[in-house]
Amino acid sequence: MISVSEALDHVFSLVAPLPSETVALRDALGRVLAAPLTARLTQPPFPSAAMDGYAIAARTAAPGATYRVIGESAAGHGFWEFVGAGDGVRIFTGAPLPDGTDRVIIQEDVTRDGDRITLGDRLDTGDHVRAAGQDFRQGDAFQPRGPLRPIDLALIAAMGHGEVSVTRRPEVAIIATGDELVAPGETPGPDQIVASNNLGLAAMIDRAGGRARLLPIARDTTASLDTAFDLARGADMVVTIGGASVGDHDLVAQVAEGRGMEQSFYKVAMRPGKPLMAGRLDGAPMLGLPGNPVSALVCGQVFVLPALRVLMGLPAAPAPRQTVPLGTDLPANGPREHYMRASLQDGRAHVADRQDSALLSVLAGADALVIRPPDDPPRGAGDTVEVIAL
Ligand SMILES: Nc1nc2c(c(=O)[nH]1)N[C@H]1C(S)=C(S)[C@@H](COP(=O)(O)OP(=O)(O)OC[C@H]3O[C@@H](n4cnc5c(N)ncnc54)[C@H](O)[C@@H]3O)O[C@H]1N2
Ligand code: MOO
Repeated sequence: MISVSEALDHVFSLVAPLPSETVALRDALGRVLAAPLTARLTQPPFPSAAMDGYAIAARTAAPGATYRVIGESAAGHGFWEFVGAGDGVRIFTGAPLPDGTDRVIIQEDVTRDGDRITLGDRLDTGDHVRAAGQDFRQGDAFQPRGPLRPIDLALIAAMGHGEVSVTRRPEVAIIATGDELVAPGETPGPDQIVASNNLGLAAMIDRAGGRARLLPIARDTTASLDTAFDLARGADMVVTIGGASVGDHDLVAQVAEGRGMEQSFYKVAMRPGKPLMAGRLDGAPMLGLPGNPVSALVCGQVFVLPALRVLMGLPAAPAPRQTVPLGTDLPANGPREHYMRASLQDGRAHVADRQDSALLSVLAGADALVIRPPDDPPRGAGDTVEVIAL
């Protein structure tokens, strides 16, 4: 059995960023820029007022100074004449500063009488002017570190782009396998259960920026698995769930190999998730996850999402981890890296009592996975551990 980090390296060697496509900025949320963007515009494009008041020449400003108001500059309606030393212009926030002016006196510090204004006694020192290009200049590069966030989209729009080149959204085919499974909403027979982790995995993929192709449940027969693999063709990654272990009905690896799958590993020293398999099938990376609900969803966090991020154009990196103190004592760990379901309360990780990989209710009650390295000695409350936030 290989370690989790060796397995992840193998998975990363199966995936590469997808080609790019151009999309409207409105559709670019969560996508990854294919290349750094360059600002087409300068912001602000002109020196502009940061406050409502009167624009004057700064060198003339003094308590009691008077000016003739010769016009108005509002946002979207500039005043384009030169303003001489004894003159001022009524100005509003966002409006261009007229030529000849370089300071805004806020209206609270001004007394107006007809077209005359007089400055008050206590002027602040601020010029209340936003310099041209103080936010960004034409030609400035912008390369966000992760998928585009709403605030990134706002900046890209301001930079003058209506569309962007992003990595194509990865499509991930998901095949749940098992004669015992029925679709959500169906009534299970006496020896059946509802297929759940495939739905959870699809949602995980969609939320992370991929598009899950959730295929019909495959039965534990070669013919049914073959049909499922046919339906998975063209996907950017294929993920199977279940049928990964050593039982007589665990046929996934056998059928995939019959179709030419090149296996890169089978079995990882992790808990849950031991019978994980990876390889390349029909030119696409394939991950075979164990069927136990928690095993499949933990493998989703630890392997599927990091692989998806590479397809999306992000760097190859394990699931992000944080270090937090334990809220509970833990016995020594066994030889497999253990991903324990825990809840974060008061900044501490409280590990659930029951860690059976079939317990979806425990997983859904958790908001973190505490990572125990192989053969980790006993740990006490207050010791720090690494966690993956769910
Ligand atoms: N003799 C051995 N038995 C098992 C071993 C082993 O090493 N030797 N490994 C165990 C481990 S660890 C795991 S994990 C499981 C994984 O087995 P499979 O991947 O073959 O999974 P299945 O047998 O198909 O299913 C396991 C369990 O999960 C339920 N399941 C399956 N798919 C779904 C789904 N889409 N939604 C909800 N639940 C699902 C299934 O009904 C079973 O209860 O093998 C151990 N056995
Ligand atoms: O390792 Mo299995 O993945 O016990 O649930």
